[in-house]
Amino acid sequence: MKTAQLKYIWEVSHGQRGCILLSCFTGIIGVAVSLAFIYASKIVIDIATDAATGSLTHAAILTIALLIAQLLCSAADTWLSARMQVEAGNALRHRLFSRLLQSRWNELERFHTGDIVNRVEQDTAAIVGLLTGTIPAFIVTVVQLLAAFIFFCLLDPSLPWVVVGILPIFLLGSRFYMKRMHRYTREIRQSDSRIQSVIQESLQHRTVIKTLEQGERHIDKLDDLQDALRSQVFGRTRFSLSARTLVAFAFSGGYLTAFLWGAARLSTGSITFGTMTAFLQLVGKVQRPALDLSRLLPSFINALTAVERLMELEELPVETTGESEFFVKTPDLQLKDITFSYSPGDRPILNHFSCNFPAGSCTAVLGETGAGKTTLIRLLLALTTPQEGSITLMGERLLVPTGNHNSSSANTALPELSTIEISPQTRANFVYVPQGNTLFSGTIRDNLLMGNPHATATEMLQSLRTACADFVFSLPQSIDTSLNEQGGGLSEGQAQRIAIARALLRPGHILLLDEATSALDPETERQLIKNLRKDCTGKTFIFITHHPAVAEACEASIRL
Ligand SMILES: Nc1ncnc2c1ncn2[C@@H]1O[C@H](COP(=O)(O)OP(=O)(O)OP(=O)(O)O)[C@@H](O)[C@H]1O
Repeated sequence: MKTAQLKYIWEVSHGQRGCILLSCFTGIIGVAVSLAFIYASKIVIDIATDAATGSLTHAAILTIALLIAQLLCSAADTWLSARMQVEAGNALRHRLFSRLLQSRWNELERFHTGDIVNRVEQDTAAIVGLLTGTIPAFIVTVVQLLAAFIFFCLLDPSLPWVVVGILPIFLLGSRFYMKRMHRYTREIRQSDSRIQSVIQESLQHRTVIKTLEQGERHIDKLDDLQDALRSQVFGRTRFSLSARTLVAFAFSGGYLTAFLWGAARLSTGSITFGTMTAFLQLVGKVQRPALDLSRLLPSFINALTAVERLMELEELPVETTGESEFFVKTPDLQLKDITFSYSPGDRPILNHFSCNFPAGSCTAVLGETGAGKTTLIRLLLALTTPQEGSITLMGERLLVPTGNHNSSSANTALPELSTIEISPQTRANFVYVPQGNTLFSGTIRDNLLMGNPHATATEMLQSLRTACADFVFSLPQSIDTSLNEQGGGLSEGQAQRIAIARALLRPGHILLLDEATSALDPETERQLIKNLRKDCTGKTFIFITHHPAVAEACEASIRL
């Protein structure tokens, strides 16, 4: 196992280490109690067979007390384990989810969302299982084995050395086993991710699949992937079962040897009947944990594979964080000599491109499809960075904490004249309406509040009016109407207008509208642009459009 993986496990165990220790502690107490139970039952038998003297009642009471203690330890362990599972799971998902949302926009594109969801769910569960189940169980089992071994030595010092003799063979075998199981597990987890990706993508695009009449093909695709998964799982199970059967066989042989050895010594009178019973119980105590260990190994390997997969996600570069750089008045926006391509060596989408968007201007960005209009917006929003050139904002700036641009905090900070480069911290200055349907499930109000969590009812009403989305008020539940995924329940044009209203609640002064009116009829589109110009005076508008009517409403245009 690599140090990085161990470090990761150590890191994610933060907050649970106390509980893990407590769980090990109750487990070890449980082992001690169970061994004491064996000893007490030996005394009971020895007294009953007159091999020893003493009170049979006292010995029996001690045995019952130890049995109750064993049950209490087991109950404590179950409670601790359930508590750790939910807490460790929540903490790990929180950590991953924040990391994913903070990662750079283009980095996450390398992964399919189905694969990401699969990792966040399944791999998290595997690591939680390691922390809350496998690690404590491993420690307790090892302690149990050691204790039973010492007890054995006390009863008869000759037999345990057989165990020491086979230990090197066992260690060598387990190394080979770990390597092979790790390969199997990684392949299985990849297949699992692929299956989730197909299901997720197919459900997301179910309308397309239906209309293209490709349902059967997608089901076949899933079946193929599932067949591959099945043969991988069968392969792993075959291998793991053979290894476990070998271990079980070795231990059954051990049990039989111990039994015959004990019987021989009992017949010569060198041990008592009580010692013989204790001896056999002890062999059972060694046999079970040894089999438990062989069962723990696959979950250990599963968790290690999960760690590798989650580390791949966590290693994604994150965006810079810091104080938000907010301009109180509309700033000038300037692009100077920008060259950008998505990957090094690819054809540049923008090549030595320069342009200005003065404060309060209204510009249409035109160009044939694939020309780079959306890319330009991504650069302005610092979702990606140009290889050459600079994008700057110039004007009166406020220094306020990230995400805190409501009017009260804006009033407390002092503005200063400055020119700054575009970065994730300058995003607060932009109001962006992306292409397509970008609504979330929830009510219309929930969607609007995403634009500004502090928006008042009047502000929401105003933004809906500006966006020509008054239709909301004629819905039976008005602004509290529930929407399905991606605004399901609304038409494309209605969803677009709510998305515009949501964006308008943002405090920024530069509006970026990426084909935001593409689904509207010409009359509504004209009215919406008119409203925007009237209600957002002094703001800068950048319309990305293929519609001549939008371009005509702008004072300037840029063709890419
Ligand atoms: N995430 C990406 N990774 C790699 N290349 C991309 C990515 N997004 C877009 N491209 C490429 O960049 C070019 C410009 O794409 P962009 O989306 O900016 O065009 P557009 O002008 O907005 O097109 P449209 O009018 O069709 O929306 C295209 O050739 C496209 O293949």
